[in-house]
Amino acid sequence: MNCLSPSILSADYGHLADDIALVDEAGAQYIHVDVMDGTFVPNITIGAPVVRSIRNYTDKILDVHMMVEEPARFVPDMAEAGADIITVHAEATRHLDRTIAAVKEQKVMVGLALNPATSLDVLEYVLPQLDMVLLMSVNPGFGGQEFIPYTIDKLQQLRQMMDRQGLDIDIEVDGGINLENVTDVLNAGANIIVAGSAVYRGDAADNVQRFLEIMG
Ligand SMILES: O=C(CO)[C@@H](O)[C@H](O)COP(=O)(O)O
Ligand SMILES: [Fe+2]
Repeated sequence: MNCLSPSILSADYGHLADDIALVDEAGAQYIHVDVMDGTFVPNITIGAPVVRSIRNYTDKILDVHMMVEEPARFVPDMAEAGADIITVHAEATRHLDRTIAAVKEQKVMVGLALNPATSLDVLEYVLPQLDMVLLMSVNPGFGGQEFIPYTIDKLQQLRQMMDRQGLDIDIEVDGGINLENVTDVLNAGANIIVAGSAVYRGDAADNVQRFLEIMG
């Protein structure tokens, strides 16, 4: 199933509950929360206290993207705050297997994110343990950047890798996705689409409906 995960990075943090309600009521299945620590990425956003508050305003899947060094330190807190999926970056941890285990121990879904230039090779041994792979289609840290075109090849290669292993794991793509390029991203093998500026720039409810129409 194709799902839309609007990124609240592009929402108005001063009116977060309202901005989440807009996309929730318009039919988005997930809410994407970008957690940034100012070290792994050159930007700082929010952490577990805000996730805990958001949890009171939506029943949608809280899709937490941890752009944080050694994310295992924050996993229990984030799970307790109400995250449904916790996605960690392969580049941010020295002990990837241990970090994945730390997420699974919390009985939440586990995602593994790869930066644009990170090889799919890192997935070889851990793929069967994952609920989702997130391919970054921009360098993480900011909303509103241009989609990196080589992500399309990478997506196709990831789908082939899953087929070879007999796996059907969710593939999320994050960064620079809009109403014009979303079809290419879906055709290449993604089924969860993150969109921040393309949702919150203008009429968010209308933008969600347009995405959902295209995504089928
Ligand atoms: O993780 C990130 C950025 O690091 C994203 O989730 C952005 O929030 C996506 O924003 P757009 O590229 O869709 O504007
Ligand atoms: Fe993200």
